[in-house]
Amino acid sequence: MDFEKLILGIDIGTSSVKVSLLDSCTSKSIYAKSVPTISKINPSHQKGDEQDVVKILKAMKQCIKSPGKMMEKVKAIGICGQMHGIVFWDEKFVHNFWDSEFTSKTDKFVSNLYTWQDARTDFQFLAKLPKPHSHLKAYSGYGCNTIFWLKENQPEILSNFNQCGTIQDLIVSILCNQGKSVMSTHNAASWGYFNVTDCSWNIDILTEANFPVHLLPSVVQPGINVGTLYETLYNIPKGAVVGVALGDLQCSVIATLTTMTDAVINISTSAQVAFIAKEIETQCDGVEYFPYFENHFLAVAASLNGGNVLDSFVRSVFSWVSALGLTITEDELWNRLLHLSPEENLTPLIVNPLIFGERHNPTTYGSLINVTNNNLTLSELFSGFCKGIINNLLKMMPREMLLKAGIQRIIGSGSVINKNHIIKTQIETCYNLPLSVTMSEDSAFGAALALLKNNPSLFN
Ligand SMILES: Nc1ncnc2c1ncn2[C@@H]1O[C@H](COP(=O)(O)OP(=O)(O)O)[C@@H](O)[C@H]1O
Ligand SMILES: O=C(CO)[C@@H](O)[C@H](O)[C@H](O)[C@H](O)COP(=O)(O)O
Repeated sequence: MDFEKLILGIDIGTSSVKVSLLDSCTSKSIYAKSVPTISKINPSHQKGDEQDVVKILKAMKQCIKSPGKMMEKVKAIGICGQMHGIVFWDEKFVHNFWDSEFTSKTDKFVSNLYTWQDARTDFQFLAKLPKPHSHLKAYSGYGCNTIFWLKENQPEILSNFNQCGTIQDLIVSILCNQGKSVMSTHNAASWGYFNVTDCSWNIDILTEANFPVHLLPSVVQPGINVGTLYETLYNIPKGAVVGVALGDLQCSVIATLTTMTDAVINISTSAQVAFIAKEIETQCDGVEYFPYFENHFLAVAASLNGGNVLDSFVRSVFSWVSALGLTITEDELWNRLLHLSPEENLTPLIVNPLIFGERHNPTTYGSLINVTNNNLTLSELFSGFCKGIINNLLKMMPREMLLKAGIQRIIGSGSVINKNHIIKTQIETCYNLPLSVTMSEDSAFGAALALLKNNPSLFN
């Protein structure tokens, strides 16, 4: 089939990069690909969580290389990715991307990515920080808090670089060969100390606390285009329009939601349940209102415990198997766990899977309840972790809250729901609402769709 005008959507996830190609005539996805980043590195702090930026960029290159000649039809690029995290760079890093391949010299011009899972700003540290002037609190793993910590503990990171942003903001800068960082309200709100109502950083509060405000990116509304592709890249023509980077959460919702009476549960490395709200309601623990599109908000319960919990469980089993002198590949192990017999339905075993704590309750971790002499089986443990992830989401955003907001259906998105039947069934059981499951590259598709919706004239 011959396509006239395509939009490339890119999602920089915590575990993988995904791309989607959207046909602007039909608004349908015609191509999708996902490449694992394998970018986790030993953090400089024991509670830290850092990723190698060059590895993420290499995974992205691999993803956008794969469609080949089809990319010649790309007119615009929409980008989204993991929120809250922060990376620092020097403008030379952006220009170097176009001049040469990555070298050890390139590495000096970019920091690691301090991700949303970074917990170095613990309870005691956060207690010392000023209160933000915003309806949103600032938690551990949020960009501004990470800057506060670095200023006190590793000030050289702040003096070595002159720009910062989320990883998706860096990618926009690179594609446009534009040194200065520009950010959308989606990502600014995810850093803390940002007032969504007047679209500004809490400059006074931050200055008073000796925060390096000169580093803060300028902020624009989602849907604004920040530049064009600097050079032809893997068949994508030079001059393709590049939109400001968006949050992966908002993109997973725009990709899948068809009416205001739908809610979305997205589970990939993390897990969230969200619905669109016209205004900010009184907030309860665990539910926050993040900016969406067109002055709307997303009411969201974002859990730090999603697919990462299952990943940790699989890694533990993998290490037990190796310790016993046996061998199995990780893929085979996943496959076996997902196909274990479901006799565990009547088990009294309850798994509380909060191994990463929660933002609203950071010092409480996971536990097992009702362990008996015959229920510590692999099947019961694995399905217990799966079910526990959904039970936790239900606690954070109860069914009654969805019903009160007029929600009639749940859309399930993210690779974990797609692959995991135990999780699918548990969503249906817990929320007792119809569940419709979509493709897993939905955030990448959403980034492309948002660009199409905001720029109809580009595609006439
Ligand atoms: N072989 C596998 N089979 C099923 N699920 C897997 C497998 N490998 C990883 N996963 C799950 O997928 C999650 C990562 O999903 P992914 O869509 O790549 O994340 P992200 O969007 O955050 O980058 C992991 O945390 C893990 O729970
Ligand atoms: O933490 C929140 C919102 O507060 C998440 O919803 C947000 O989407 C973050 O980007 C995710 O935690 C990372 O996304 P993913 O890699 O798990 O897909």
